[in-house]
Formats: sequence, structure tokens, C-alpha cells
Amino acid sequence: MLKIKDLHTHIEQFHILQGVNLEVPEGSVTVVLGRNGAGKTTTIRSVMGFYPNVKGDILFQDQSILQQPPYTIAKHGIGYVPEDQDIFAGLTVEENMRVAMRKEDDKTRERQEWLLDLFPDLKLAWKRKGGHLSGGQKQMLSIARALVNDTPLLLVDEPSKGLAPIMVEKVMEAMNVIRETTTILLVEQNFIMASQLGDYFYMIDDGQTVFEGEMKLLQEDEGLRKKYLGIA
Ligand SMILES: Nc1ncnc2c1ncn2[C@@H]1O[C@H](COP(=O)(O)OP(=O)(O)OP(=O)(O)O)[C@@H](O)[C@H]1O
Repeated sequence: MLKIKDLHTHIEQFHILQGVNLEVPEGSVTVVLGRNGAGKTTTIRSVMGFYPNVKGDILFQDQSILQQPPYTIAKHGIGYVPEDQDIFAGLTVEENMRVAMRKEDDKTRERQEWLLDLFPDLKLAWKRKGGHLSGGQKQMLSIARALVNDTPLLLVDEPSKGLAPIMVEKVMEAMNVIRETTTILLVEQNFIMASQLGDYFYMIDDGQTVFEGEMKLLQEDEGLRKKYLGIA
């Protein structure tokens, strides 16, 4: 569904991505792994069109989306949940959802109902301002905002970051339901979450893809985990 070919991203004078190659098969959860500063967030943000200086190619459903602006990329049906959530602190949960909607048709309302069943915490906090939500609720709202539109592909950047274990559990359960209808590209440092959700993984190191395979390969290979992730 998504193919990233020999991606090079420059940010100002820095050559940050230096050859990222990655494929996300339709219906899969594909996880991007790597140490801090390896280039995982830059990869996702490059797909979303946030940087002007990107070379190589990015294909979504076999069409190049390279150099398109973020709003066009979102309109193709690519949802994005950024690392530090993208909710409006001064708006209620309800208002945050309405602002995210590209259309207010029956299908969008149906998706919203489905999302509120998936995240009952959001239903309970419906009239609460975004700034007053817990970290977990903010993450749920950020995911719900991305999925309220027709979103065949979801890019999620470290959904477990900074969350209490109970919230990590809830977000993971929701992702397990979301995967039934949505292809997912996930950046995740929490290896338990990554390995439980992921079908495939790509290891990025120093701005390059250095290893890829089925997740079970990484689960079985302690040496590989130590070498690139520093974990046993
Ligand atoms: N706006 C920027 N200006 C300069 N350097 C940047 C900028 N954004 C990212 N970088 C650098 O690019 C490299 C990759 O950063 P990136 O955020 O993609 O890493 P990451 O793998 O997602 O790590 P983390 O898990 O810490 O978020 C880092 O060395 C970072 O300092």
C-alpha cells in the first residue's frame, strides 16, 4: 500500500535520512524501530509531506505522493498521529472531533460512533476540554481524530510514549481492533507493543534502513535486538 524508495531527507543543512527503503503491505501492521535519533519520526513526517527537501520516491497505492503538500496527502486517505498528539487544548473532545472531520456525512458520523465505542473514555470526556484530559485520553483523541475520516492507511508515531501502563494496554487493545480495517505504519519504542502488534519490522539506523523482516524474526533474535535497539 505504501512504498518508500531510497528516501533522502534534508532538514536545513543536515542530511537526516540517507536511504530509507520500506514497504507497508495492505492489511499489515508494519513497525519502524531504531534507537533515539535514528530517523523514525523523520521518515513518517517525510511521508506526510512536512519537509521541502526530500528525494527518492514515496508511492501510496502505486501513485507517487512525493513533494505533495500535507493536506493533499491526508486527502488521499493517510491519517497521521504525531508523537506528541495533535489535539486542541482549548476545545472540547466533541469540538476536537468536529474540527478533524473533512465531511459531516453519515459515513463520518458512523465512524465517530465506532470510535467512541472503541474509546469509551472519550465518550465519558465528551464535553471536557482537550487540555484537561489525561495523557492516555489525549492519545485516544489524537487517534480518533485521524480515523474519523476515510483512512485506509494510518501512520502512528510512538502511541505508548509517556503513558501509564494501563493506558498503554488500552491503546494497544484499540490498535488491535483498528488493524482489522486499517493498514498501519507504527513507530514504537515499546518493544512489547511493537512485537505484539507488528507483522513486519524495519530497523532504521543513522537515517538508513539496515534490517527488515517478519516480526517473529526479531522476537527470536536477541543479538539483533541488542545490536540495533540496545535491548535483550
Ligand atoms: N528540525 C530539525 N533540525 C535539525 N535536526 C533535526 C530536526 N529534526 C530531527 N533532526 C535530527 O534528525 C535525527 C533523526 O531524528 P528523528 O526524530 O527522526 O529520530 P527518531 O528515530 O524518531 O528518534 P526519537 O525516538 O528520539 O524520536 C536526529 O539526529 C535529530 O536530532
